[in-house]
Amino acid sequence: MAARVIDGKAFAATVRGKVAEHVAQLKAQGITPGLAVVLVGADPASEVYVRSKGKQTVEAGMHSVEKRLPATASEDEVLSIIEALNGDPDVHGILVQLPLPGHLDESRILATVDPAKDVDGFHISNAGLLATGQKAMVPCTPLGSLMLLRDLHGDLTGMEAVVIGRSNIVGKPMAQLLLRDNCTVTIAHSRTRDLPAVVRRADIVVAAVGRAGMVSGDWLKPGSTVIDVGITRIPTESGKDRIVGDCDYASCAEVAGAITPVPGGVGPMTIACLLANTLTACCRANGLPEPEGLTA
Ligand SMILES: Nc1nc(=O)c2c([nH]1)NC[C@@H]1CN(c3ccc(C(=O)N[C@@H](CCC(=O)O)C(=O)O)cc3)C=[N+]21
Repeated sequence: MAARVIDGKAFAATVRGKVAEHVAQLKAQGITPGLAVVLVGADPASEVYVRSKGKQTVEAGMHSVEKRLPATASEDEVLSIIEALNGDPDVHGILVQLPLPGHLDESRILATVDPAKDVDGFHISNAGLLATGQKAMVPCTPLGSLMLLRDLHGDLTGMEAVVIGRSNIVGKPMAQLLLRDNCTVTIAHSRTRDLPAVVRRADIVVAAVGRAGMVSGDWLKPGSTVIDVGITRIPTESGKDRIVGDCDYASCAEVAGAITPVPGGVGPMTIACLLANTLTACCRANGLPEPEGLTA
């Protein structure tokens, strides 16, 4: 039987609608949530994301700030921009677009973002808060993936989840969130022995390795739910890139019970959750109750 296709694009639009409603209420009280995006260099893919982030921020009624620096910017220049944003009361969320040019120390830069404004959830104090079950800013891609899973399954208690990939921005926080929702969690990675056998145990598979089409349908337990976080750009003859996920969609969709497509799955949820996190940060900064259903 063919898998149900999880419509992340539609779900993301619903999330953005909820965010916009909350923002309208805040604005009636004289509070406008603000998001600042820092972009160093001119990576074409980053340009695309930053543009759509800015557009969706404004559409949600929020204040949008873009700070662009040349690829040659020094670490001190980047740090002083972040420090200025930390001190700006109109900015509730700060995102430093990754990847950064190689000469910059990514961990030092991410550590400079005020944890309360860290809407990416990349600061070590947010990672630590999440890992210890406390109130954190949660990375957007895992948060969006969790929202899709909760929408599909309701309670995730007792489910076997296999996260493929151990990055700090997706794999590890995803595993923490699934654990918090009472899944039995395995983190698999490039050194995992017999990966297909590990994946075959899973009720939930989250593929976040960045290897196009790696997960094939015969790795899956029939009826399982597949969340495909991968985005690999493949050049086509027309000159326009095509994006593909970490799962071989055709074969996975024959075996899975539900699957996120690429594009139109996790990607749009990532940006929707960035807006949700900015709203959450703004509510916390103003001592207001947090928006329901938009946090982990
Ligand atoms: N500090 C930081 N935070 C990020 O969250 C961050 C980042 N850096 N660097 C780059 C990655 C990538 N990323 C995506 C966001 C949306 C889509 C998205 O909306 N994708 C659409 C299609 C886009 C297309 O067609 O190119 C989709 O999957 O349907 C994809 C990828 C956020 N990132």
